[in-house]
Amino acid sequence: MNHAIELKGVTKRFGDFGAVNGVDLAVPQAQRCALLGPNGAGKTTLLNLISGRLSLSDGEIRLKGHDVSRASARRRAQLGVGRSFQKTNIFPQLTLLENVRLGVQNREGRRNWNPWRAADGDAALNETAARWLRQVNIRRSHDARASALSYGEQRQLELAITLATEPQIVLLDEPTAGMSHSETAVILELMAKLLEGLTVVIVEHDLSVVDRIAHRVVVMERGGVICDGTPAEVKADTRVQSAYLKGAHRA
Ligand SMILES: Nc1ncnc2c1ncn2[C@@H]1O[C@H](COP(=O)(O)OP(=O)(O)OP(=O)(O)O)[C@@H](O)[C@H]1O
Repeated sequence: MNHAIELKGVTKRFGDFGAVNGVDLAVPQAQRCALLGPNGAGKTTLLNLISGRLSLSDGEIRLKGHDVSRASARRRAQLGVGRSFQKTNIFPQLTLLENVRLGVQNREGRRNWNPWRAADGDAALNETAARWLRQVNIRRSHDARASALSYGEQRQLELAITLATEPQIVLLDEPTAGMSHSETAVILELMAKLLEGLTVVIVEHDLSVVDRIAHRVVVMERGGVICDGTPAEVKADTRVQSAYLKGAHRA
């Protein structure tokens, strides 16, 4: 069986320092997998290796059965990888619609969009972008600048941009970081609905988010995997309790 994501001996060294050390991980299609672990465990580095933002020092990465170990981030996006970042990654000076259009255009580019249909394409592009804005429930004029949004709304916008690329594999880096309790509740409901059926790897410190979103939890420490199981199994694991849960905090 081809897994959506398959990592074998995945290793990233920065100089002499091993940030990720020989990680093996297979994520079946449509599974939502949370990466947990203390600061510096290697979670973001692992996401960057999967997306192609960082190159491997050693090991192999397959996406939907394709060996992408040395493939560019662009090639991986073509295979359906979409990602969001730890720090909000929107264009503050552009309108909400323009921001999401970038995601839609990215998807169209992958599908060999025909520039000769640009006029029609433009209206369709706007309609698709507007649909994604409605999906993430941002109750603002689509012509408002992104900079006018609250922090929570900016993260909703970022989710819309990511999902507008229609990814099959979604990599999310702390989507609720810095959010208030009520903002977290909003994005959580959205994610539970919009990530249905997609393969997801999500770095998340907040256990309530993990419980709501993840089928599976992989705990990392010092670049390696120390526990892998359902959220209940992982919470009951004594190694996880001493390595992580005692010191767990929001980044
Ligand atoms: N470009 C880099 N150059 C050198 N060291 C790096 C680089 N990127 C990450 N590291 C180091 O690799 C280790 C893992 O970092 P990473 O950001 O992946 O951890 P993390 O588990 O995501 O932590 P956090 O929860 O704080 O985001 C850290 O010690 C970090 O300082």
